[in-house]
Amino acid sequence: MTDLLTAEVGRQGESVGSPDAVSFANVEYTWPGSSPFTLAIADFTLARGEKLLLLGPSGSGKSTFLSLLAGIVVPDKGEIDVLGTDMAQLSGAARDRFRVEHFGIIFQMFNLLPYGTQIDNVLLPLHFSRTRRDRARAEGALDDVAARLLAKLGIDKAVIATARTANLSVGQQQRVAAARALIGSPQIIVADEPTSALDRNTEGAFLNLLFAQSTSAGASVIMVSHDESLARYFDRVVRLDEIAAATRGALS
Ligand SMILES: Nc1ncnc2c1ncn2[C@@H]1O[C@H](COP(=O)(O)OP(=O)(O)OP(=O)(O)O)[C@@H](O)[C@H]1O
Repeated sequence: MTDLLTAEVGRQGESVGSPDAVSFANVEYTWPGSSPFTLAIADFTLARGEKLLLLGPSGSGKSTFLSLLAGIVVPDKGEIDVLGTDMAQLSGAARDRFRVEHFGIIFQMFNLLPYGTQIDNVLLPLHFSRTRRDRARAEGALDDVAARLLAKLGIDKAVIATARTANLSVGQQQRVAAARALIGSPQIIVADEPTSALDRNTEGAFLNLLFAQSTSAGASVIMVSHDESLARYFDRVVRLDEIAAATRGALS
């Protein structure tokens, strides 16, 4: 129901009508090289507002899948539709703009700026996306919005005010990375094994905080992992080998 409502109301800069945030149709992509790796996905959808866990063993193509979904690479065949836009129709520069407008990405290694403050790190996407900057500004002064988001994700106010990003624990870095993905309410949150360095309790607490924020923003979340025990936190679990064929070797 929430998905349908979100689809009908829509948001600034976004096509309305489809209940899906992302759809793949007959997609095929090959990494070039002496031992080319090909990922073929006949059919995949991510609904608006859905929290989806994509499972697969190491080397099965999970990061390749996310690179396709976020338009970092474009398919050799087939179509990827994101929020009503055919990604292959955009130029490389337009895809980069589209990504920062509509995606919040939490990388496996977090990719934080060590010499920036936590607030600097959280505000980074707003330098590249006017839509997200305007949405964040609607909630107050940007530094305050970033600090509130960090606090909601479980970083102590004293730590926000004083600790250098380079000195944060892994769990704290993960929360800064999540706040950076969520600020300005992008429609799709992508996370590439962001909990792999955490213990079980911290992992569950982090996912609950992340989902509280993504749900209140109406965002879809897709997270890739090889850890099946995370399934209970998600609306749906998809195994990559059930939706994709991965092959290695010379192209036909
Ligand atoms: N940037 C790249 N350039 C060339 N080939 C690549 C690149 N990234 C991935 N590949 C190829 O795709 C295969 C699948 O890698 P991918 O990172 O998508 O798997 P994964 O399931 O995310 O693995 P892991 O869980 O270990 O991160 C690799 O074995 C490699 O052959």
